[in-house]
Amino acid sequence: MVSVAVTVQQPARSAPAKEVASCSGRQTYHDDMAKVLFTEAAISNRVAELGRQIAQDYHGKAPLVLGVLKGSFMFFSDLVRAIEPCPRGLTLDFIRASSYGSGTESTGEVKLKTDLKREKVEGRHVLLVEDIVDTALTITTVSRYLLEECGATSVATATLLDKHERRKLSYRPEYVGFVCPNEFVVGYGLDFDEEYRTLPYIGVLKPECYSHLGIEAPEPDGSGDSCDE
Ligand SMILES: O=P(O)(O)OC[C@H]1O[C@H](OP(=O)(O)OP(=O)(O)O)[C@H](O)[C@@H]1O
Ligand code: HPA
Repeated sequence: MVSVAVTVQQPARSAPAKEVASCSGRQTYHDDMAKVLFTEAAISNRVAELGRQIAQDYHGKAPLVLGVLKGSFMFFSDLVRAIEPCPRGLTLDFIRASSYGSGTESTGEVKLKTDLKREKVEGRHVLLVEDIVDTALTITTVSRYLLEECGATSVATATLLDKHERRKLSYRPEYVGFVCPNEFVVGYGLDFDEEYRTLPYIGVLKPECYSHLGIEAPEPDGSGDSCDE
């Protein structure tokens, strides 16, 4: 019998309890939706198509499929099962990248956390899996890291959503589920202040759902910074 002792370090002072049901009167995440942009069925069909295409393109290439956490977790798990027939030598790993904090605009600083060793990446064809490419700061940072620091042979990206109107850097993902309108979206892995990730569809929040953080609802269309493309 092996016994394992786990010590959980408590914070010195307990954090204030998070307000529950921040949009008054609404009890579930579904109630906070102003509209659904991409339904569960539409996502499922599109993921199946992308999986088949990726299986063909990576046949014989033993790809490393790398999920960019946290937002990609749901798309990643559906997509890798849809890569059929699965190329031999395909392996999986993850990298953590964050830049949005609790807001709806990128801070401009992409923080990477990874325990990926160079020897796992060197000489490999890497397929990055993202939930969304928006300004493209995140995907550009991760791609450069893999090519320049880890010696990947190639890096391509499969993203469920491409919000190309908001680009700050020029970037064209190889595999795109849907073009996303210029609106802040949640669900299917995507969050606002860590909430809504578990919704099985992609939607837009009611404006009042932003007020508890003291921020205004993001303006759709035309409000993004200009693009350097
Ligand atoms: O193209 P960009 O403007 O860089 O935005 C895209 C990135 O933003 C989100 O990550 P976030 O920083 O919110 O972290 P998360 O994945 O943990 O939600 C999303 O998952 C992408 O990684
Ligand atoms: O529209 C978005 N929603 C959630 N996270 C995001 N990260 C970039 N764009 C978005």
